Amino acid sequence: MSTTGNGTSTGPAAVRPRKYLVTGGAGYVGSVVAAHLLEAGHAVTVLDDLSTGFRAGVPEGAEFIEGRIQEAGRRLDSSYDGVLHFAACSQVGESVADPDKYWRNNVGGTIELLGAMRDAGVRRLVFSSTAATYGEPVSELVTETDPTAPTSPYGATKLAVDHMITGECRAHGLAAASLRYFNVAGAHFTGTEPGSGAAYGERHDPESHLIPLVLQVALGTREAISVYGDDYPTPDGTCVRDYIHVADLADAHLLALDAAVESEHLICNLGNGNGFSVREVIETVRKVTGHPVPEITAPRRGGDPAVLVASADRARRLLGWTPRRADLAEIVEDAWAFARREHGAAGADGKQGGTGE
Ligand SMILES: NC(=O)c1ccc[n+]([C@@H]2O[C@H](COP(=O)([O-])OP(=O)(O)OC[C@H]3O[C@@H](n4cnc5c(N)ncnc54)[C@H](O)[C@@H]3O)[C@@H](O)[C@H]2O)c1
Ligand SMILES: O=c1ccn([C@@H]2O[C@H](COP(=O)(O)OP(=O)(O)O[C@H]3O[C@H](CO)[C@@H](O)[C@H](O)[C@H]3O)[C@@H](O)[C@H]2O)c(=O)[nH]1
Repeated sequence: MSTTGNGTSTGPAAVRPRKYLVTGGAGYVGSVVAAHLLEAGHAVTVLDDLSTGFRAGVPEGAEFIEGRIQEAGRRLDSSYDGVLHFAACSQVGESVADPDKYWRNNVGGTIELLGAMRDAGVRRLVFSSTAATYGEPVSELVTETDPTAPTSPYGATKLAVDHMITGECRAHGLAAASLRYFNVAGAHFTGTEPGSGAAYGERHDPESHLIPLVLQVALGTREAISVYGDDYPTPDGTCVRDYIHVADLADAHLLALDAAVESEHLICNLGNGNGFSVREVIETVRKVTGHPVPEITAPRRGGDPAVLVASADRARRLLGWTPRRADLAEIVEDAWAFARREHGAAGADGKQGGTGE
């Protein structure tokens, strides 16, 4: 909805339908953003090798190409208006054990993708960067000008790609935005009622993220949640993170596509600026699900900073972004609705997947 200077609404702004390539669009965040692009009237092609994604996660209405970003040269042509690049290996622990896999896929794959975009004359890019590029934070609220000192190969590969994109913008006029997500959670439903319509959410296998793991306890598929360390210098001793609803994240991607300017690389944090401890998250899951959720205190997990909370002032200012689902309970409610639908679907046909429609 656009608004005139005196605050009078002038109705929805006319949006020219565009055509986008979404790499990694069968995965969690990519599928939600692809669904938002389709809902906004754009044409979407998903390029995904299904290494961690699911065919059923690709939204209806999107063209699907099963393939690797390393072969993007065979897929891209000048009919595309831009690329949203989610495809990556993204497990911090795995990256420590197998860094080579991360450099090859995340950096090697993106070199090929950037070359393919240049050859095809596709000059607009939005890239999934991460809070992991910062490493141990030096500020209470992390800003984009803070030092970047990743503590894992995963974060290092994402930072390397950010640097590559900056070079591509300067040398070849690419218009690009890197969005540094903090902790993504929640799910997106296409229906008009809460939790209705097609559903796009998190189903990593194996799952490593806190909220879906706690929800597995509430579903009865996991006995207890391990709390990785309760001796951190935080109010309750457990790590504090900034949880952002995946649908708010998707809104920022659509805004970033429009905000990107030729030859410039915009880098923006995406978070709510509110920190919640691991124990606060577990307590919220108890309230939302009504399940007692037993917890076990476990040793610290290597590489976890005590506190990681975003300043997203830049995204608010430069993208005009306003998160609309900042309440942790609302984020957990949507993740819970998705988890129950997935669990029901898996129970019914014995396998995971599907949009749960
Ligand atoms: N989920 C989070 O909390 C989070 C936080 C910060 C950044 N990110 C970044 O956001 C992006 C999406 O994360 P996600 O949680 O949706 O992960 P995901 O694993 O669900 O999705 C990644 C997708 O990329 C595909 N893929 C991987 N390598 C590919 C290749 N070479 N060619 C084609 N497809 C390939 C996978 O099959 C998968 O569908 C990633 O780049 C990740 O690093 C995620
Ligand atoms: O079973 C579990 C799982 C997690 N945690 C803790 O919960 C917090 C959140 O962990 P997790 O959900 O795994 O997210 P992060 O490790 O914070 O990493 C996510 O958020 C980062 C940005 O903040 C991104 O860079 C990463 O890609 C993304 O995985 C951390 O303190 C973990 O130690 C537990 O205590 N028990």
